[in-house]
Amino acid sequence: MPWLQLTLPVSQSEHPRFESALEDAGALSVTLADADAETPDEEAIFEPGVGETPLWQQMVLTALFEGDTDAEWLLSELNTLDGALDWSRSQLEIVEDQDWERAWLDQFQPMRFGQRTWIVPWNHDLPVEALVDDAAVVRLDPGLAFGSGTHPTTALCLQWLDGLADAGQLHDIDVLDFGCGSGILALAALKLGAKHAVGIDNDPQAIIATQDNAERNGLADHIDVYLPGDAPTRTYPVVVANILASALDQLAETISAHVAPGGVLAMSGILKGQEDELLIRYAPWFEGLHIAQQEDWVRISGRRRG
Ligand SMILES: C[S@@+](CC[C@H](N)C(=O)[O-])C[C@H]1O[C@@H](n2cnc3c(N)ncnc32)[C@H](O)[C@@H]1O
Repeated sequence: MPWLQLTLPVSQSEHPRFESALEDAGALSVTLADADAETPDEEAIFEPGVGETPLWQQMVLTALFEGDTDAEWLLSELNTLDGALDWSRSQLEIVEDQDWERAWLDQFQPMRFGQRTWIVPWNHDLPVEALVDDAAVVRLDPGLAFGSGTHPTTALCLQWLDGLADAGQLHDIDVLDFGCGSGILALAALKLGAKHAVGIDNDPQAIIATQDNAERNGLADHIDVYLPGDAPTRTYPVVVANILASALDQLAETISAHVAPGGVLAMSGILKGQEDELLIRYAPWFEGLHIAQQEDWVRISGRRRG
């Protein structure tokens, strides 16, 4: 079934009024995107907090209406509902129906990280190179959670895990994935030889996605997933935390307390320029802090003091 789609640039202060009028006019969905997505900054990334709406300074708003909605009628109705707003910048077009949440899956291709870690979409054939015995292959469907492997922060963490495995430091140990999203890092650690993984996330969609992906990979018995308040208080020899710099700052004591003495931690979700503050923040607990960068993103790793 086709839809009538309206797109329009809006500012942060105006957006609630536009959204309210569109909903009153019968919009079936209203979504927002950063108008300046080419410029990486912390606002332009990742997911909003649970229950929050992303509020960039300038946004592009997209509203979908039933396909038989008359475009002229709609504009007149919107002007009646809130005539003080400038509706003249609206672009209206008929778009064909598609599975909006799944459409991107077509673009999602198998990817290799480090020596032998592979992330392969669940609906994709294994590439020939991943058919070797020591390939660590995660079949993935991120669902509504973050973590497909396409983001540099995920890539940096996967490369780190792959390197740990190469150095024999993942074999038969327990791993914590703080901010597990789709479960991609925890599952990769298991495929690389870890014995057991714990995922923690404050988004219920991430808990579901991680459990689904664990099933998909035959690893459901090797992983436990918790909301933050429910997670066991214990330490791990390997901890990975790909969350925003601000959250890494706030959670420094909690995350550090989860790393066993002599254990290792990798953190990402850090934009270039944010690393110095975090290096200082984590220095009381960690030594040998090391930085790696991919595009505009940074990973910090280090060893917990004994
Ligand atoms: C950037 S995603 C990373 C997902 C996946 N680990 C990866 O590397 O692709 C960050 C995840 O951290 C979760 N998160 C953010 N703040 C958190 C917090 N304070 N406690 C637990 N999880 C949090 C988000 O819900 C999200 O799933």
